[in-house]
Amino acid sequence: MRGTVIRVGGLTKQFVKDGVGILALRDFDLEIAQGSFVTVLGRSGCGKSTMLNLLAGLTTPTSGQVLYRGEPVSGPRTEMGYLTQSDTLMPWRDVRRNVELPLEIGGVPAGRRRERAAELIRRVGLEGFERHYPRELSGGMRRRVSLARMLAGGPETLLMDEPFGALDAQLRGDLQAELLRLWADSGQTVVFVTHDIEEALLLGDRVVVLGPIGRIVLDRPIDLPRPRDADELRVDPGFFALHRELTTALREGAQ
Ligand SMILES: Nc1ncnc2c1ncn2[C@@H]1O[C@H](COP(=O)(O)OP(=O)(O)OP(=O)(O)O)[C@@H](O)[C@H]1O
Repeated sequence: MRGTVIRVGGLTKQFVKDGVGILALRDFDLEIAQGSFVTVLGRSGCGKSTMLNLLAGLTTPTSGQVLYRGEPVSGPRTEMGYLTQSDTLMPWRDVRRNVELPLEIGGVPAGRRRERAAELIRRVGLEGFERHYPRELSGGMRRRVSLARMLAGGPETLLMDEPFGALDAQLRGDLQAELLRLWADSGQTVVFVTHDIEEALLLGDRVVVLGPIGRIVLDRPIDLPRPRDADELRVDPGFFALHRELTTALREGAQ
């Protein structure tokens, strides 16, 4: 049996804005098994990003705790890579040097760094843009640089917040396939937030559906065979049934 890598208990987060409390997450519990690919599905505003920020140690919970391999998370950890919704690329570094950043911090020698960055830049489809600065790229291209940069650090756990939401359908499909290829060989644990049912089913081996303030409406395995091909999946009766179940869960969860 696979061990638990992340354990969340009684997690609550309340923000205060102009003296008014905003409850973003209430009494949230979750366990993530090592090596699993968990997709978290929920409508806008239900607390998905807040939950990821708490897992990543970027926000402090109002109550409850996050354990990573049994240790309380009190700040960012190098074992966890986080692809946030907002752009965190360094504007003064070109694509290659942005991707190399985690390797530089890790003390990887220049030659090896360059090789690794070049491979990842190719994998995210940005070959030829190595010398471009973030301001010279489209929003979708910047997302892909951020993805490559996160992968460069080789974190054992990946937290991803709607990483492909802003991309066109073709590119999104290419990157989903690439992510699955990378994950399959890596043993990495992935927590992937999305509001797209099809994406949740294509990628995950477990889906957690959230309603308002992070209430878990459904938590079930996705027992579709791998490797998964998006075109084949769309005509699979198992996919159909799951799609319907998740649609219902999202609808009921919203009430
Ligand atoms: N820094 C903050 N200050 C005040 N309220 C916040 C803050 N961050 C989030 N919230 C509130 O918490 C709730 C949950 O927000 P969150 O960003 O976690 O949702 P989400 O499910 O990720 O949404 P989306 O899919 O649109 O990104 C919202 O009501 C939001 O307004």
